[in-house]
Amino acid sequence: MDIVTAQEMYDWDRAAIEAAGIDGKMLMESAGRAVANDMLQHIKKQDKVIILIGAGNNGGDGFVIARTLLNKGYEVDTWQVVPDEKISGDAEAHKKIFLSSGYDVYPFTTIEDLLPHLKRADVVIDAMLGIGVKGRLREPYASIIQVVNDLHAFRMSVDLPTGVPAGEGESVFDAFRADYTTIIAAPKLSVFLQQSRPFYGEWNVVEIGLPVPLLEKPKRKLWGIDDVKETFPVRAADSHKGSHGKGLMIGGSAFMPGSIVMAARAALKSGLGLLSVATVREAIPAVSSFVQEATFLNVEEQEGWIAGQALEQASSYDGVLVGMGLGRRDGTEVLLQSLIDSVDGPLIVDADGLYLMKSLLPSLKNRKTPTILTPHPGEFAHLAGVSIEELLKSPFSYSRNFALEYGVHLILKGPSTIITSADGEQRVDVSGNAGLAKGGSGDVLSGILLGMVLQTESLMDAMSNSCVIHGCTADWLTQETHSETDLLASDVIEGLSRTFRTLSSSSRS
Ligand SMILES: NC(=O)C1=CN([C@@H]2O[C@H](COP(=O)(O)OP(=O)(O)OC[C@H]3O[C@@H](n4cnc5c(N)ncnc54)[C@H](OP(=O)(O)O)[C@@H]3O)[C@@H](O)[C@H]2O)[C@@H](O)CC1
Ligand SMILES: Nc1ncnc2c1ncn2[C@@H]1O[C@H](COP(=O)(O)OP(=O)(O)O)[C@@H](O)[C@H]1O
Ligand SMILES: [K+]
Repeated sequence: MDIVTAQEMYDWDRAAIEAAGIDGKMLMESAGRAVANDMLQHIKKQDKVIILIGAGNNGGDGFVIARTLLNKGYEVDTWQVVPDEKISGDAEAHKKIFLSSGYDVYPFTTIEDLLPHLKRADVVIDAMLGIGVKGRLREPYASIIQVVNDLHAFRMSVDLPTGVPAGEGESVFDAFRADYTTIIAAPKLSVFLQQSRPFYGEWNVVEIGLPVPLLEKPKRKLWGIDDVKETFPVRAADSHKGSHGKGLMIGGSAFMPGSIVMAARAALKSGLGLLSVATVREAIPAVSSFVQEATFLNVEEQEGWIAGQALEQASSYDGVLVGMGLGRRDGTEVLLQSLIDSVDGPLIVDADGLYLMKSLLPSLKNRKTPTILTPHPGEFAHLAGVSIEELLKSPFSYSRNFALEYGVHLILKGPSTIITSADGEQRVDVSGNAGLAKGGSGDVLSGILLGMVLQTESLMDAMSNSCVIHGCTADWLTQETHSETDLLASDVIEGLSRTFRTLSSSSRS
């Protein structure tokens, strides 16, 4: 499913009207009806519904929604929160149809006048402003929102909660706090941003009859388990271990052997054919007792940490993952630089490897094979030289600019994980839950990633599938056997069995 900016949505609107000849009023009719039918799943026949109508086309949708609900026998009061002269174009046409159908509109006068009505409502539908909002809310929207957000009524928004910007970059705004939002045609960027996500509540996207072949596709989409099912590699019956990738993992230390254990087990559970683990001698017995299937390379150490010499053998593997438990000692950059220069398959850099990568970024531009960086926001802010707050305001832009500048593939992790390819294409994964907000989750993800990257033809599919497999496994576990409190990263590794069983039974053959 595509993810759009406000401008891209307006371009789609124009394609529908100008290129396909769909009348604007017709589009508004089908949008309003689709939204009303979707919202009905949350409205009971005996509910008292208030719908708030604003000045633009979002308000126009509101007139269609109100008429649809009233025609079906629901009890709906329709309040227009702006003066008549503000209602124009298609919205005005639908207001006329609404009135001519025998329904009434209440004019907003003061907040004191509206308040008693709001207090009696079971459901409040916000059709005030949508993608056309600019800057901080003016009156009367600001006061209405302040009052409505304190009510006990169930709050629903049309397309986006009034006041929430459709795009990135703004972190300070007042907005309608919806329990549920019915999104028109495609989710907007703000659905996935830390500052705006909570205002949407639960959400769903409805189709409104746009002319699909004429719509310019944005280079940005939502990726979910159904996409994974369609792109998951088939394990050929006549394959051998070499067909499924020969991977090397470098990390761990006397103090952090667990991180490499988790990454290694996750990679093997993800179908990797052969795995070698390079770590300090002291950690090998502990790690190997948990990972019997791997072979081991002993690397030079200094006081229990990987010392950082170049690792000649790295070039003989199909792909290399480095970083978990590596430590942040001066000198370890030498190891990273040697990997950048010599690994001729994909090089995945995670955790401490990312911290050390900062001074080496320019040399990534010379790599002939893919580099994949998997930072959480703290690590990415460090790499990009911005504050975490600034980064989280505009994570799509920062990711894209960084990926293009250094020619790297980027997985920016979080509740909405943004995956960006070196040519700027983006995918978003929203699977997973707060049970993953624990040390070790990232190690499991990077293990899955090494496994998938070495077995999947398309690197973008491998990256996005890994994130969804990781998140969906956590979701299934917390729905069926665990809680978000007790879920451990190692439980997620065990849970992969269930996920992969589902995927291999549905994969193409
Ligand atoms: N494919 C599509 O595109 C389709 C779109 N559709 C629907 O249309 C919606 C977009 O409609 P839209 O463009 O009319 O914008 P919308 O959000 O209703 O508001 C514009 C009004 O807001 C006002 N205003 C702005 N900022 C403000 C502020 N801070 N404080 C106060 N007022 C402020 C602004 O006033 P102005 O600044 O111009 O005086 C103007 O009057 C979209 O979300 C979807 O629901 C569907 O019907 C069909 C297909
Ligand atoms: N609240 C959350 N909802 C969904 N996924 C989450 C949440 N918190 C963390 N995750 C996921 O868990 C992983 C955490 O990675 P990271 O921060 O590197 O952890 P660590 O380094 O501690 O192992 C990422 O895949 C991230 O997307
Ligand atoms: K709205």
